[in-house]
Amino acid sequence: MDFSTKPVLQVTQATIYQGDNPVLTDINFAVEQHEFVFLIGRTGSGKSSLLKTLYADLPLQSGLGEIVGYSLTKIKNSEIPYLRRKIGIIFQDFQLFSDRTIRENLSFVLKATGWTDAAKIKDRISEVLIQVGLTEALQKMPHQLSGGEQQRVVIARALLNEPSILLADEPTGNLDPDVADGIFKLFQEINKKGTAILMATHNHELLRKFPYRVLKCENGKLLDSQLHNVSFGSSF
Ligand SMILES: Nc1ncnc2c1ncn2[C@@H]1O[C@H](COP(=O)(O)OP(=O)(O)OP(=O)(O)O)[C@@H](O)[C@H]1O
Repeated sequence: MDFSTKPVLQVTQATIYQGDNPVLTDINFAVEQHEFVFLIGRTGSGKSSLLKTLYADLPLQSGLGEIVGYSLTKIKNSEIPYLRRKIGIIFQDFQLFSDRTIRENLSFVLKATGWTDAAKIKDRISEVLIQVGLTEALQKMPHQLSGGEQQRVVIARALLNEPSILLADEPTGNLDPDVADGIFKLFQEINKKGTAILMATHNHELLRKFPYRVLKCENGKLLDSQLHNVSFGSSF
């Protein structure tokens, strides 16, 4: 993990596009290694488009962006898998392989990202399952786990390669409030250990309870609670 003082993510005068359509224009922000940042905005305001640009699923066509040491304007297609090893990506839909055990789901990712030593693979899988509190899940199939447990496996999978930042798109969206609370606490623990977190959410409760920095997509701009008075009333 990188504990240097350089921001883990820096975006300068960037415009985020979906095809030819600008979704967010002239956005500027940086995220430091220790930070936990909420990303909010009404449906269709550009949260997912911004996150997709940050993990190079959408090209950065205008402005500058640097994340975990990679330039989003200069990155080559062949480098994108390496970028994604240093970023943990978590979506609302769990996207585990339904026909493989939890161990197989996790070892698949490690092998696909260059791990070859069977003992090290076994150890790393144990470590991440301990971290998310799911040691007993190793041999289970995804359908044998609850929604909250499956989301914990997804978080474990995102942690496998010790990312510098987690990008999470509505990670608690499909979960009961109690279960969502547990998942949120897990994100806080991960953050306390030194991983930056940028989390898109519609969850008002979280925003009220936890006074983390907020980035808000609004009218094609990105407002930053460090610089602006950002409202998160009932209509975001
Ligand atoms: N694959 C796509 N192709 C073209 N336009 C898209 C695509 N995905 C999203 N858009 C458009 O880009 C804009 C921003 O959408 P985006 O999904 O980033 O919003 P969001 O804030 O994440 O919304 P939500 O809260 O509903 O997830 C919307 O106008 C949307 O219609």
